[in-house]
Amino acid sequence: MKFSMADYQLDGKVALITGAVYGIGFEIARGLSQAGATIVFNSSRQASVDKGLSAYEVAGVKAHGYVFDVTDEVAVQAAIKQIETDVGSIDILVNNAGIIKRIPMVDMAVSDFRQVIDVDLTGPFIMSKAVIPSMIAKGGGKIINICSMMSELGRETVSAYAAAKGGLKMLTRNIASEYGIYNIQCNGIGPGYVATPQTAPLREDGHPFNNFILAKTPANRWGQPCDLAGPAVFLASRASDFVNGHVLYVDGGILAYIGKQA
Ligand SMILES: NC(=O)c1ccc[n+]([C@@H]2O[C@H](COP(=O)([O-])OP(=O)(O)OC[C@H]3O[C@@H](n4cnc5c(N)ncnc54)[C@H](O)[C@@H]3O)[C@@H](O)[C@H]2O)c1
Ligand SMILES: O=C(O)[C@H](O)[C@@H](O)[C@H](O)[C@H](O)CO
Repeated sequence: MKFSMADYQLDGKVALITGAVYGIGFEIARGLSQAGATIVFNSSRQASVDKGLSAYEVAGVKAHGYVFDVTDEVAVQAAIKQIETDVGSIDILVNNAGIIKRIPMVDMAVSDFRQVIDVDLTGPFIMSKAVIPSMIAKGGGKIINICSMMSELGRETVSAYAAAKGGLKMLTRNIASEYGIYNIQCNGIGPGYVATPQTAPLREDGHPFNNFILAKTPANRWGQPCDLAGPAVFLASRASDFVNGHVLYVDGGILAYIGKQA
């Protein structure tokens, strides 16, 4: 076996990226598409799937959109069957759909905590469970879980999100451990602080968090959604066939940096 640049190509592969209507998921989908993959995405509402379909059309990407909620196992199983019939069985799953609730832990309702765990951790479990059997049947597959700085670090107000994303890192390692034997690679991408609607409240003009994050990031900038595309193509491709159970942090250096004295 010899390395070839063709190992990065995804021609003939079907990639499902959850929640990829905009933001990180959309740019990952665009990257996978440029590498040759056929793009499938979902959202929980028809209006947002329609919005995604228009955005892909404008971007020149042919994409197939489906309405289902990643937390609803019955709906997920039905949608995966439908996608297999319409487009083909899934070679690459990117568990991107996620939510955050920034609430001090002692003020957080258990129902809010559970909702974040449900979408950010149980959702990837349900999705992965739905695609792994066909990946085994066809001899392999790639699962990429979108983790977070909060897979490693905590901060005030994000207890549920940190618990979910820390759990997602371990789900990643467990899928790698349990299904690596079937040539399934499951890895994570841990984005740093990226300019998307999810972080819009933190980037408002004059928000102290904005300067805090710039100072914490050796690259001295917010990440852009397209910063995640190259790493996703790598982890979706044959070039990463011996990389399994890893979380690739794409954070401008945050996790490497102790910080500067004031
Ligand atoms: N923006 C950041 O700085 C950052 C950093 C690290 C990790 N992340 C993670 O990256 C992923 C994408 O983040 P983003 O910033 O682009 O987020 P976003 O909020 O901009 O987009 C998330 C997407 O998930 C969809 N979604 C939410 N719940 C869903 C459900 N139950 N079923 C189906 N779809 C659902 C939303 O409709 C939306 O399209 C998330 O998992 C997020 O936690 C984001
Ligand atoms: O409130 C927060 O601290 C942020 O929203 C983070 O959680 C990021 O979105 C991201 O996940 C970091 O990697």
